[in-house]
Amino acid sequence: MRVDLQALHTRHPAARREAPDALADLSVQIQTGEAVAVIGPSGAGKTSLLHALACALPPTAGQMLLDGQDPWRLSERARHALRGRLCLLPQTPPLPPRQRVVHAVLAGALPRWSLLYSLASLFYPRASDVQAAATALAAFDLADKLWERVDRLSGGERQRVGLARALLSQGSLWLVDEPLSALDPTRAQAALQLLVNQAQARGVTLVASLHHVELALAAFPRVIGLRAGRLLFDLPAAEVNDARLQALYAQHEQELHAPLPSPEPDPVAPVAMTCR
Ligand SMILES: Nc1ncnc2c1ncn2[C@@H]1O[C@H](COP(=O)(O)OP(=O)(O)OP(=O)(O)O)[C@@H](O)[C@H]1O
Repeated sequence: MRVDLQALHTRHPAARREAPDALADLSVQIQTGEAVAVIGPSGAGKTSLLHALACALPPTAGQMLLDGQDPWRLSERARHALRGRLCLLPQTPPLPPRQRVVHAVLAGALPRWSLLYSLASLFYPRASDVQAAATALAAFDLADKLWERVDRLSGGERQRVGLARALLSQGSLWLVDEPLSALDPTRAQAALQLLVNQAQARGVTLVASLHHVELALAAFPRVIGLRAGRLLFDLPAAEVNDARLQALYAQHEQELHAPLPSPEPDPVAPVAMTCR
């Protein structure tokens, strides 16, 4: 999917009147099949950009075109159909705790399934769908968790289940919000590279917000730097030098060098207590 932002402004409905726009005067073009990382300090507007692209946050000025169409000029029905071509992966995947992992992953296919098929799949999932979920999980090193309950996974495992959903979706624009916050460094790098490779192989446009700058520069060919809702740079990763990063993270230097979390802890095992 092709993305064209023209002097886009947006703000959150609940924002205080005096608060600045979450995104201001943002002009960016992304071609079909491109992979772009969005970096910037906390509050820069990374999540707001993903929500704007997901048609969840309307522009207050300027314009957004997806494959040449302005979603906000479409009928409700046509906009809904367009949303079905988008895959938004939030930082904390909304996974019902008692759900089985297989169903959590198959949720990635819901936009292309009928209501009846979706309901039937909850009770009698087709062998081919289960196989597709298993393949997606295996790609994220979670093959053995297919029938596990979501609340028995570690935070990092849950985050990888959320990412595996993308592989089931037939969306042509993947919007991934900080996919690495609960992953240890080795898994973070592998998961990110997998997303980039899969998006490229499918001709999907990928936009990912990332806190970890080094990983963003290593995995993505193009990097956008946002600060206070405005575009500070939009460059090939090789041209994002120290000076640009210092300017982007001025007064937020600790975020520039933030380490990834230590290895994922195992889910807490139930504690057996005995009373005498
Ligand atoms: N639900 C909301 N209601 C009101 N204002 C919001 C809301 N969400 C974000 N904002 C404001 O929009 C601006 C951009 O926030 P956003 O969450 O997009 O930044 P971010 O770069 O993703 O930050 P982080 O790295 O901390 O996740 C901030 O000023 C923030 O306070």
